[in-house]
Amino acid sequence: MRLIIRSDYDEVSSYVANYVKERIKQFGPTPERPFVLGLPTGSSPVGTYQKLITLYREGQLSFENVVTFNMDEYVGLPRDHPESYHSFMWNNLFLHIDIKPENVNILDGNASDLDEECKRYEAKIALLGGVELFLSGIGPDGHIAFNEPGSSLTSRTRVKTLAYETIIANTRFFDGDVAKVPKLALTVGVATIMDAREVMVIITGAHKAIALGKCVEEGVSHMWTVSAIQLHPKGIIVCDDDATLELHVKTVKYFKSIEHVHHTLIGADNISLQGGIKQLKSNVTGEQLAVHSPFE
Ligand SMILES: N[C@@H]1[C@@H](O)[C@H](O)[C@@H](COP(=O)(O)O)O[C@@H]1O
Repeated sequence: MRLIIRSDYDEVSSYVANYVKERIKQFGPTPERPFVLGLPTGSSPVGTYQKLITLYREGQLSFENVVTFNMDEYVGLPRDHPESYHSFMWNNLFLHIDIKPENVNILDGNASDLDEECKRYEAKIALLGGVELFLSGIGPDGHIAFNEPGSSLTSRTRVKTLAYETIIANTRFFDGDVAKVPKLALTVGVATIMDAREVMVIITGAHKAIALGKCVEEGVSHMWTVSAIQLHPKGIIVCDDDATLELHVKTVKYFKSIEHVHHTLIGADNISLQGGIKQLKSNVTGEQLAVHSPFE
């Protein structure tokens, strides 16, 4: 697993947006072979979405052959409610890029048969060959999508009862009135996310520091469902300095040093070379590095 640490939310957003851009460009999507992208809602990805919109407007990125699957949706909230995840995604991203509406997939929290809707969603992901890159945020209790503490790490898309803490946290979007907050949601499972060929989790802010610590320094646990990323062959967490508050100093230095070495090897930036790294550089070809990232 890689841990990328940036100084603040803005830098995290830039990193993630550029990463998404590079992955889509490397993939070279076509109508027959689209890039399948998993997407989250919440405040964590908003900056990333703004930067993706900028990249699109600058002509650096097209979503024409990108198919998206969102992580979750409230049950029973009208689709056009300002707080539905459907509204969130259209207002914050889809309305501002060249994605085809038929390529947007968001769970229908008003489906007459919710279990069937969840099965249909899983089947459609499979039909498209699986998700290439799943972006995610987390809740302060380490939940990923709406996989609250105690969720099975082998879970698939299903109906979930929201944890009381999540309901309270969401009152900020519903006039501070807990009665207005939906208590059920449809969500992709932990395993649905971990099936993606790559998973990138955005973790920012001091209120997520305990969850980041649990995820990076402790074992895989259903009580911190994001920790399942430890078992993923290509898992990347992108966090800001504030989120590292509960990490050991040596953990932060360790991950920063790995990134430093990697950047030096691939010549990705101008970080000054140390003797040992120079030596290493001379022994490794660019091709080897491209295939064997030291982070994985
Ligand atoms: N279902 C969403 C999650 O997918 C999201 O990660 C979380 C954190 O939101 P924020 O990024 O606003 O902290 O909120 C909700 O619970």
